[in-house]
This record gives sequence, structure tokens and C-alpha cells, in this order.
Amino acid sequence: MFLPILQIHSEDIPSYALVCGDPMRAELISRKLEEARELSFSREYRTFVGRISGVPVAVVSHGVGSAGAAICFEELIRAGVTTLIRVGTAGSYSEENPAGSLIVSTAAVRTDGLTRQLVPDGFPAVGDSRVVEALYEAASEQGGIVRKGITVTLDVFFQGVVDFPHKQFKQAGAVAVEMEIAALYVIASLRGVRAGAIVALDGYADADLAEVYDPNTDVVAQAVEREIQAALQAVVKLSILDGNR
Ligand SMILES: O=P(O)(O)O[C@H]1O[C@H](CO)[C@@H](O)[C@H]1O
Ligand SMILES: O=c1cc[nH]c(=O)[nH]1
Repeated sequence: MFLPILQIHSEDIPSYALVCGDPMRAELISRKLEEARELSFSREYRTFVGRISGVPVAVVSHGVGSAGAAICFEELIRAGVTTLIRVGTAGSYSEENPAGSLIVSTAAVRTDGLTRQLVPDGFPAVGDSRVVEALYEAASEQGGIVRKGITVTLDVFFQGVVDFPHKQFKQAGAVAVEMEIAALYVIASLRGVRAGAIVALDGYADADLAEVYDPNTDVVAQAVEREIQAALQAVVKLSILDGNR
């Protein structure tokens, strides 16, 4: 089957896939793979395949925002992917988790527009427990601050005249905000596949975005490196649990 938006053939796509917003990060991840090759680069969607410790894996960028990312997730699932892991960045809600920390998302608050058009209000966006545990275990082996927690998925990056909802979600226990995990978790549930997500914190969602937001620091680059290693090792762990090796 040919997937028209990603511009890939399903026959080339393995059952495990790492997804990330940035096409450059997809390329960075692909450099860690054995026998890596680029299959396509169409719009924001850049697709690589290769192996990690012998396990076939795809690496695909989905761009910024749930609407475009949803197309990527849907086409990958149509291509036969059954495990999706997002390797992203997010803004922190707490000084306990400064820039450079890693968060494994157990569930996502659906403050996006996309999932409202897919499932009714009240339907949860939840990560698969096996994927979440594999990510947490693998991330903990990398060192640094690693937490599990609820993340918020929002469509807005720079604030308009409507207040950000960060204060309430923080009080309710959420730890970070990004822009695609809810879409990933809802689509995985709708299509009967499993998904998890790990994010590197690149600053404080409220304060830094208004003033000094800089995701291009060494501390963030090192955290992205650790989350990439964690996601790849999670694939290896899952493939053993799945009986593929
Ligand atoms: O670093 P990525 O994976 O793109 O994730 C985060 O960064 C982008 C915003 O800068 C959004 O896509 C958000 O979810
Ligand atoms: O969506 C995002 C991504 C990174 N950092 C943020 O503050 N928000």
C-alpha cells in the first residue's frame, strides 16, 4: 500500500516507530540506527528506517501541532505500525523539573481541537502501560531527572488574549505542556495500537515562553540525546517482551 501524505510504501515500514516533531531530530535519531536509510521527505514528514540492536524501527517526523501529526500517526498505523513512541520537547510546570529533565507521559489532557473532532468529551488520552514502563525504565538508566506524569496537549504556542490554562492544570497535577501527545494517545486507542511518549523539558511553559524561551541550549540538546537513547532502548525492551527476539 502507498501512503500518499508520508509518501512511503507500507511494505517498507516495520511495526515499531519513533515519531518526533522536528525533521532534523528524525535525522539525528536515524544516525543511531544500523543500516539507516531515508525513505521520503514530504512536507514536514521525514521518514527513515533502520535497526536498533537488530530490531527494525521507523523514525518519522510529524511536524508541529495535532492536526498535521494526526495524519502521520494514521498513515503509520495504516502501514502496519503497532507501537508508536513520541520523542518530543515540552515546557515544564514546575521548578522541580527544570530544563533538561525528562518526562514520560502517562496520559495527556485534551485541550487540543483535533481530538474533539475524533472522540466525545471525557474520553481519556492514555499511554499504553507497557510502553510507558519501558520508556521510564530506559530513561532512568540514562541518568538525570526522569519523571512519569500527566502532560497537557495544547494547540496554542504563543498566547493570544485568552489566558493559558497552565495554572489550573498544574494545580491538578499535570507536569508539562506540549502539542501532540493527546492526538497520539487517542488515535492509538481508536485504531487499537499502543503508544507512549517521552519529552525533554526545554524551559518553563509560562515564564520562558513570554520572556526568554530558548530551546537551543546545551542542556536541552543533552536531554534530547538521553531521551533518544531511552526511546531506542525501550523499543529493544518491548521487542523482547513481545517475543520478537
Ligand atoms: O519538539 P517537538 O517534538 O516538535 O514537540 C514540541 O515542540 C513543538 C513546539 O516548539 C511542538 O511540536 C511541541 O509539541
Ligand atoms: O509546546 C511546547 C514545546 C516546548 N516547550 C513549550 O513550552 N511548549
